Amino acid sequence: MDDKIHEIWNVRFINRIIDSMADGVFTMDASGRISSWNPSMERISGYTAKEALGRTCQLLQCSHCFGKACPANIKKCKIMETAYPEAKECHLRHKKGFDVSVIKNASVVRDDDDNIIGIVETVTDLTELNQARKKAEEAALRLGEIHRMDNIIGRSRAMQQVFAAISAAAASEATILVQGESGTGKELVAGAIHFNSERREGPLVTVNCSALAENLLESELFGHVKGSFTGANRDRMGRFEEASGGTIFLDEIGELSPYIQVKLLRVLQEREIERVGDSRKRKIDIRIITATHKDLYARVREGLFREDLYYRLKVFPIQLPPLWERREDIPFLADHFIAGMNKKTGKAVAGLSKAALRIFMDYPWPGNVRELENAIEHAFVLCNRKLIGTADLPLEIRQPTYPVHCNATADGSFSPKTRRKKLSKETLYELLDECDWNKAEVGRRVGLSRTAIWKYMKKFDIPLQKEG
Ligand SMILES: Nc1ncnc2c1ncn2[C@@H]1O[C@H](COP(=O)(O)OP(=O)(O)OP(=O)(O)O)[C@@H](O)[C@H]1O
Repeated sequence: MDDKIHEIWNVRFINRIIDSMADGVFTMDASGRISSWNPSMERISGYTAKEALGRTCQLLQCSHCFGKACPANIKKCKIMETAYPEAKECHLRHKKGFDVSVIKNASVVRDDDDNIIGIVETVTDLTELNQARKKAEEAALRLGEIHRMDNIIGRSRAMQQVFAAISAAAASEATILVQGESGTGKELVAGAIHFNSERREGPLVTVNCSALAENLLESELFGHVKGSFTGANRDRMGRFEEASGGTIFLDEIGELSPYIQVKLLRVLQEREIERVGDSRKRKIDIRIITATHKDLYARVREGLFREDLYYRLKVFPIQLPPLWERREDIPFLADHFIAGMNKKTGKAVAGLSKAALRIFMDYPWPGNVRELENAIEHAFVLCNRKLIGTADLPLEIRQPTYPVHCNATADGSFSPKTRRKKLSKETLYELLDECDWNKAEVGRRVGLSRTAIWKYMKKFDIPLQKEG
């Protein structure tokens, strides 16, 4: 290819590159007149190339420029005095009159004799970035809102003790171990401690220790250096480092392998970590909150969890009671979730019907508060009256056979086992009223046959037809 053709190719390539750039690019000649204007400049400013060419960059009415003000005469622009590209964050005025947040980058182009022959400016649109920043700020605010103490519902004595423990934990830097069955609110409590502590401005990083295999969890927590294992293509910061200045919440801590238990023990003792494949020690400033639905001490006794780690973790233990042990909280929790769902769906459900509330009070809630929250969500889909009725509730809640709690099982977990629950006379009366005394319908709602309902009615001396 001779030089001429080569030059043409270069120009074409350069033009194509400039035209396809996401950033705006424009050039000005030595007199400050716009001489080129790429498609992204059209998008960012609203001015077409035809409208911009030949004008000065005052067209953009930037909020602040490279000098204090944008001089009409380009020769007086401060950019002429700078030897290197200059970048500034500012607003430009879109053709339609609104401000666009941008980063402007400008540099002077000189010929071989050092005479200025023009200026190149690039303009990066910050709108999307700002929107993402705003969303992240809003999400952080929402997270803080969810974890406000008054969003944790509980009037029972047991929950009052939990609130006192959260306040004390938030005022300290102690390592916290939150224990309780699944769905009792362990993550909620961890968040409340963080957002009420001195570290609230810092990050809250959550890691579920049961979700990853040992080697992946190690790299997730501690990070790694490039080449430390197949697929480690670059250095990566771990979650401990990410939580610096804030709190790390390690959920399902009972699932940790012996190897990671040793590594965690070292973090607790030395407050420093080493990335996988690196021998450099890095100091970390973090607060550690852990949680488990297992009976951790049972796991220690079985030799599955290190005793020294157990004692380091439970410096400040918080035990969350299962819902069936604090039934008095059920109506308040139901009201709380109904209010939340009303807001979310625009419905105006006033509460639970008497019969539905009775079922709520009788049911043992093996899935605890999460199950109650799901039951309300389920009911909202079906409910088209003022009160949530029994028919709106999930089948397993209105069925008389359901799981009931017992204490820790052989594998050290608090898990439910099954027992049959009998229908009470009062519940049966309310159900009959709700179903216009249609026994088949009552049976369907509680998962029993019509004959079984008849038998119950006979046993309770309930007449077969509504009296009066
Ligand atoms: N006391 C409470 N007041 C209001 N909402 C609660 C309460 N306890 C739990 N919740 C809600 O119940 C759901 C489950 O809570 P969370 O995830 O904190 O439970 P968990 O104990 O961490 O469960 P798991 O062990 O399964 O991870 C969440 O939506 C949470 O907001």
